[in-house]
Amino acid sequence: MSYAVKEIFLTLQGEGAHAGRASVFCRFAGCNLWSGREADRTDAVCQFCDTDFVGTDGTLGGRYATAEELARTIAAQWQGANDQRYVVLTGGEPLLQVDGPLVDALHAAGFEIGVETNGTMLPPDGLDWICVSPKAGSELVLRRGHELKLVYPQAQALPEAFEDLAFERFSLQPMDGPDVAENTARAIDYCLRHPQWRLSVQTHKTLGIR
Ligand SMILES: C[S@@+](CC[C@H](N)C(=O)[O-])C[C@H]1O[C@@H](n2cnc3c(N)ncnc32)[C@H](O)[C@@H]1O
Ligand SMILES: Nc1nc2[nH]cc(C(=O)O)c2c(=O)[nH]1
Ligand code: SF4
Ligand SMILES: [Mg+2]
Repeated sequence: MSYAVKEIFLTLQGEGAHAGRASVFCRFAGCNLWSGREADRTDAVCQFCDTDFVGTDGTLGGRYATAEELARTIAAQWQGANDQRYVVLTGGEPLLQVDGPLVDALHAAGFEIGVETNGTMLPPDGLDWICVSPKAGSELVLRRGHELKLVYPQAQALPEAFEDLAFERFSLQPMDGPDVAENTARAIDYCLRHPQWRLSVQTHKTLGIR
């Protein structure tokens, strides 16, 4: 199948357990929890999204006909040693498009593969770091993985609902937006009282990188 990609860029992973790690980001177009149009935001399941994932008009965006072609473009962005290649598949919702052939092509190109997903669908086999970020009002289908990264607060998605799931790492990420300062203070307080959870700040935003 072909892949609709919004943008591809080299940056530091800004969030979660791998924050600070050099990564090629591949942002897929489209999401199942929001159309991406501002006019639809208040009717969407996921209403706090900070990302433009509509269309294929970003850096190196486009429709990639094959997994090999997409993997080649991702590999061309990497600037480090070949044995440290790391790619983060995100979106939009990457699991709408990520499939076995893409996993194989990225592994063949020497990449360790991370994915950022809303957890509403099951992934193909072979992903190396699965970060699930549950959204209130959606069904959490993917209930195991490496990292559970909860945007906080969400009134209908309390941390307690996820604390017993089979993840290695539990991250609490303050919801960006008009209340980010208050949300950050509340997340800090929660992590202090519940050390299973680690604070994840969106470092790329304060650093001014993508
Ligand atoms: C844009 S999403 C794309 C991947 C996937 N659709 C998902 O939701 O996990 C990437 C990450 O940003 C987080 N995120 C989105 N909007 C945010 C916001 N306003 N504040 C904090 N994190 C946010 C998501 O929860 C997810 O962990
Ligand atoms: N630097 C950087 N780190 C990120 N971690 C998750 C992101 C995402 O949008 O999925 C993201 C992003 O957009 N930029
Ligand atoms: S699920 Fe992810 S990409 Fe989709 S609207 Fe929510 S945060 Fe944005
Ligand atoms: Mg982002």
